[in-house]
Amino acid sequence: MHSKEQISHDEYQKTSDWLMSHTKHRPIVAIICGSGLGMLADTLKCQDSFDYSDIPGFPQSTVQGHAGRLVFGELKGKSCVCMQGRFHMYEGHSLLKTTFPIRVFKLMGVETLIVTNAAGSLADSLRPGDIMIIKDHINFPGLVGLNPLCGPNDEKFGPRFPAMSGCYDKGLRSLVMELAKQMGVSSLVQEGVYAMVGGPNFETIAEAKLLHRLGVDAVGMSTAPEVVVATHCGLRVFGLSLITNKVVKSYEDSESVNHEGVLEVGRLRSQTVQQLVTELISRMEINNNENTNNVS
Ligand SMILES: O=P(O)(O)O[C@H]1O[C@H](CO)[C@@H](O)[C@H]1O
Ligand SMILES: Nc1nc2[nH]cnc2c(=O)[nH]1
Repeated sequence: MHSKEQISHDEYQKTSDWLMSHTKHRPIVAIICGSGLGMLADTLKCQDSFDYSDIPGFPQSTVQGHAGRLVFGELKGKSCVCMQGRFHMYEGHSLLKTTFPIRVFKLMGVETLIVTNAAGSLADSLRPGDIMIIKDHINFPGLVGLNPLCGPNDEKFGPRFPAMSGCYDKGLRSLVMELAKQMGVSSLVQEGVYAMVGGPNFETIAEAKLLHRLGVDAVGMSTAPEVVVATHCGLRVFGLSLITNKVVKSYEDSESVNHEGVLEVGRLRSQTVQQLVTELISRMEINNNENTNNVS
């Protein structure tokens, strides 16, 4: 990212302070809903919700299937905040704006980030409707310098050169595998590698073949920048992709993907994704049960 844009620590703090003064909740878990997965917020009890347009400093959602609302609430005794709608680079947001909420969450006292997305599968073993636990990612925009951490480093958030080798928490990944077994849905769930591409167009066949050869299991247009920023500031991360379509890899194949189809699979699998995320939040250990951030 070669833009001169910077967001000061104060700006993140102002948004965090505004939110903390408008809700009684003190979230320790943040959830980002992928395309068509906005219903993840429905399970939160005692909700306080805010349209992004009312939150100082927040960008706006422009994509169908991303409502643009921040919902606070309780889930299984844990205080959570849920983004019903994320920001994508292809919408024209800078990567700093795309990832703005993550640092706000950190300042609010969040410890764990759960990212979800809709993705196309490259792996033959992943069918539409399957759930892929993200074990690692390839951040294609990041590899060529489109990285939200480019620019001056704010040491208050994290180091100049953060490690990314363990960015998807191993303990949470095994916990969700175990939960999937207990829920009787383990045939739908497997681990894999997610790749972020810039979008907004879906892949050409040559691009799909390339991604497949590189070992990518599922591809989408989000998530990696959020995870990079979350890892930089010390959040624990769990990620899952709902496989909404197969990426066409053959010139003989006449199928093609569209966003409505992506949203439809989200609706069909919403309950299973919701149950897995609810159980994960219920069962995950947390470091600091007492989020004592003061209301300012
Ligand atoms: O990654 P999420 O936001 O779930 O959305 C995915 O679905 C959209 C394409 O249908 C793209 O935005 C892609 O990234
Ligand atoms: N790039 C990309 N993003 C997606 N999001 C949902 N499906 C897809 C896909 O096939 N490709």
